[in-house]
Amino acid sequence: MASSEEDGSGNGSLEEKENGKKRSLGALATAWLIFYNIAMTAGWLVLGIAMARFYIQRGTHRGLFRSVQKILKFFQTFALLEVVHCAVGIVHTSVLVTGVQVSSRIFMVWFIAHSIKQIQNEESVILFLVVWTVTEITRYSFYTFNLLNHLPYFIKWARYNFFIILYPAGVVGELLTIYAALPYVKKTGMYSLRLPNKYNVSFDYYYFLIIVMFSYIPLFPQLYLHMLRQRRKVLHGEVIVEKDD
Ligand SMILES: CCCCCCCCCCCCC[C@@H](O)CC(=O)SCCNC(=O)CCNC(=O)[C@H](O)C(C)(C)COP(=O)(O)OP(=O)(O)OC[C@H]1O[C@@H](n2cnc3c(N)ncnc32)[C@H](O)[C@@H]1OP(=O)(O)O
Repeated sequence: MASSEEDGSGNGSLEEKENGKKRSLGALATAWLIFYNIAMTAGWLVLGIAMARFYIQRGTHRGLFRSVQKILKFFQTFALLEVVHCAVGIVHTSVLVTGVQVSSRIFMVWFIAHSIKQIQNEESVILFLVVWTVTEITRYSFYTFNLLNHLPYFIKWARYNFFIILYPAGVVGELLTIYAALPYVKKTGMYSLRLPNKYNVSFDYYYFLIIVMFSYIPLFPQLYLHMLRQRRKVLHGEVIVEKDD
């Protein structure tokens, strides 16, 4: 298989810098990241296969979330380590960008899909599940092959092109799911705190969800633009100076 180094797309001096960066990462950190990325690729692959098998055997998406939720919860929660990787500096990317991405996913898994059983069979849940799965198989295999210095060009291409469609599709799936959850949250008053209470504070999960939905408007474009910048850097060799967090 052609690697990025072999496909002629590389730039000599840039490549030397990249190799230097990998060397300076340290053997232990590199070994850990290889293990982590292989485990995550395998986890999302298992999830993808489980979803495909479920759909082929049952011919419906109803019950799919319930059947794959354990694998999803485990591997999506494990992704919290990505924020740790950035914070300790073994991965050169923004803690803020990674934090927003990971926390929004954790929120969708635990505080929406897990907590509100009535929405688990919504088509929008399947939409974001499929989109996340394709994204993560591509992304983690990209990191793994990259760390091993044998990156097939089609994986690099997929990593920096699929998101153009998948990111908005995932956002649509997530927003429609939160929207579907609103009536249940309003009816049950779940996770809400009404006055009077001994803490003398009130919290309304229903309005919190509406705020979360609106927060996609400023936050999502920043993640998307970040990925477009990464795309220009990696696929077209543009040198981009990013501001620190
Ligand atoms: C509490 C309530 C919270 C509510 C919040 C509401 C927020 C709402 C807005 C959020 C919307 C999110 C929607 C989203 O969930 C929808 C989807 O995800 S749909 C699926 C499509 N998504 C994607 O394609 C994006 C996937 N995500 C990412 O790519 C990353 O998470 C992101 C942080 C966005 C970008 O990644 P990164 O900055 O790391 O870019 P690169 O991949 O190019 O990597 C940069 C360098 O870091 C090295 N790296 C990164 N991770 C690793 C790793 N695990 N192992 C090894 N190396 C790693 C990478 O190699 C690069 O290094 P270098 O530049 O040196 O080559």
